[in-house]
Amino acid sequence: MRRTEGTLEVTGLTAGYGETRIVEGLSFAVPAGGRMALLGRNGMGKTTTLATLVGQTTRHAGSIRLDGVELSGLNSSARAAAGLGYVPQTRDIFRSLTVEENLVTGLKGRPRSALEEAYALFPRLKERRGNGGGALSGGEQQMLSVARALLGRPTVLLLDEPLEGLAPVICDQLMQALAQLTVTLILVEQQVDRALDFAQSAVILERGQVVHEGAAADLRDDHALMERHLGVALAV
Ligand SMILES: Nc1ncnc2c1ncn2[C@@H]1O[C@H](COP(=O)(O)OP(=O)(O)OP(=O)(O)O)[C@@H](O)[C@H]1O
Repeated sequence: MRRTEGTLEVTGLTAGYGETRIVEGLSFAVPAGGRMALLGRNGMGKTTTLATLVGQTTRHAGSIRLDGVELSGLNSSARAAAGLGYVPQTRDIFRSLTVEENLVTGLKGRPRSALEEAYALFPRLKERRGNGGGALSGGEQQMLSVARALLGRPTVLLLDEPLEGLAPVICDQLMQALAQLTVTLILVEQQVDRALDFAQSAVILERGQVVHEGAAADLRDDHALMERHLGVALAV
């Protein structure tokens, strides 16, 4: 079924930390239910871009529209209520709470029965429901962080390097679960091959500016472009 919610349009976005501008004039769009890979070498502004979308940086200019609604004047919680979900690089979980207690904090007023959605997506979390967040493996923490964000029923989910530090087999499991989702997704990822296999479109940032936007498959085939902006060339 084609989704009708979750169209994100970013235009001329300039933001940073206080007076320091890190991203400059960013423009890109993701259709409802689409998946975009946001790529770039270290320090190019990917995390800052996601943090700006959710209202955690200083915005100097530009517009962020979700289904035609302007978000840039709203605070972070209002943006979350409008449909933006965020899984930061730090994995946003409470280490002293159990898995289930962590999930409950993501319910945002929904009935407890909604927890079954999280357990259906990640059966491993059901097995570990009584364990403390701090006792989980890196992969389980990432699953918990994603599941908690999804319980808020976002229409757009922003994921910052979800595969970082995870074993290849766990990366496979996580990507398979993410591929089942119908929400709009923006994926920041250093594993360029996995990101381009997963996404339909790709944006490359260099020093806080968009230097390439196009179909993920086209970028995958353009070895010179990949080499120039990402320093990698993927196997054919
Ligand atoms: N809180 C902050 N205050 C000031 N500058 C910051 C802050 N966070 C990041 N920066 C700077 O912003 C620039 C972009 O960083 P950012 O984390 O957005 O890049 P990135 O592309 O996500 O990199 P990485 O792949 O290493 O996570 C860097 O020069 C960084 O030092």
